[in-house]
Amino acid sequence: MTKATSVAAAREPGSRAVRTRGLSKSYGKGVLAVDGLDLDVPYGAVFGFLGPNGCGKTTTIRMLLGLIAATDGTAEVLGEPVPERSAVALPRVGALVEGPAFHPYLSGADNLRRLDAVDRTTDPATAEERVSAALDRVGLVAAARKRYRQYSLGMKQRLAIAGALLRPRELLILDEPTNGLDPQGTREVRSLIAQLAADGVTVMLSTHLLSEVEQVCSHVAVMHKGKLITQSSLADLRASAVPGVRVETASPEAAAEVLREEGLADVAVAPGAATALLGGAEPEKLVDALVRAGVPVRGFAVVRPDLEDLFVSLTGEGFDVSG
Ligand SMILES: Nc1ncnc2c1ncn2[C@@H]1O[C@H](COP(=O)(O)OP(=O)(O)OP(=O)(O)O)[C@@H](O)[C@H]1O
Repeated sequence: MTKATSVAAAREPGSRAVRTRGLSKSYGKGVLAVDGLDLDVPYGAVFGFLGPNGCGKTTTIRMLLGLIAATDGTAEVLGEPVPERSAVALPRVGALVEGPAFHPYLSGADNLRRLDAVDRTTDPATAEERVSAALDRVGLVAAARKRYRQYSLGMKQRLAIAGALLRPRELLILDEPTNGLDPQGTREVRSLIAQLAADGVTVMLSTHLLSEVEQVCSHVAVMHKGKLITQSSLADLRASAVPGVRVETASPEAAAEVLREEGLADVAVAPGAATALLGGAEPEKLVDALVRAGVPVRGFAVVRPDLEDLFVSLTGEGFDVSG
């Protein structure tokens, strides 16, 4: 059992890796970047902190890491109030906010040695073990002696994560970890996140990409204009999606009329189709009613909204689903 999982087993049920209540930050007058945030990151989660650029994700992360002061509210990291007990909590947290400044002409291993040497709390005699373990963790052992400038974008980001893993960590906080990476680098970093989570590390990552949340996260919190719109496990969020029906027909008005008569809500007419929320209605009976009413049905489908539909309905805005 890894250190992280053995610690996890000893935790109180319901305790949180990150917990904030009413956390707020205003930058001078008028800019309320984070507005009354109640965030609950369960231990063991890969927690996607999702929202468009400028919604307050980085500001929140910076407050959790004690890099800036909150203007209101409280925050706990690994059960410790921050910033009051940051000195106890933060050594157990690996963070990637602004990537570390690596030296282009040094190898990956030498860059990590330099980074390790800056940490005065570690024993220099065991530096090599830490550097080797961190390189191993991110799959860069074979490239350890290669110069940093020869690394691909994905390797550079994995080295940055290795830098955050020079000590054993219970929580990793990653701000937009795949931003600016090519598809290969993005895959490398996402698969590394999945491996770290499998080892028992709680991961909180900010992203503006819905696809990233769908691919790597177990939980999601959606931010919009400084406010938390929703947070939940992805499974619960998907289960909460209300299915709809879509009738493809040359007579959408007539189909809509039947759907209304059958008691369906949110009936709408589109070119060549009528849609509605399914509610408790039985699809077989709806098809029967449509046929009996003489509606020429070309297609009939029960549609479960995907996450993008859900978030658009929550925020009233589209999400960047690329990547
Ligand atoms: N130092 C600062 N001074 C004034 N305003 C700031 C400062 N930092 C951030 N802001 C503002 O606060 C709001 C939230 O910014 P923040 O960087 O937290 O958002 P974000 O969701 O992380 O977006 P991004 O991914 O673009 O960084 C934005 O309106 C931003 O312009």
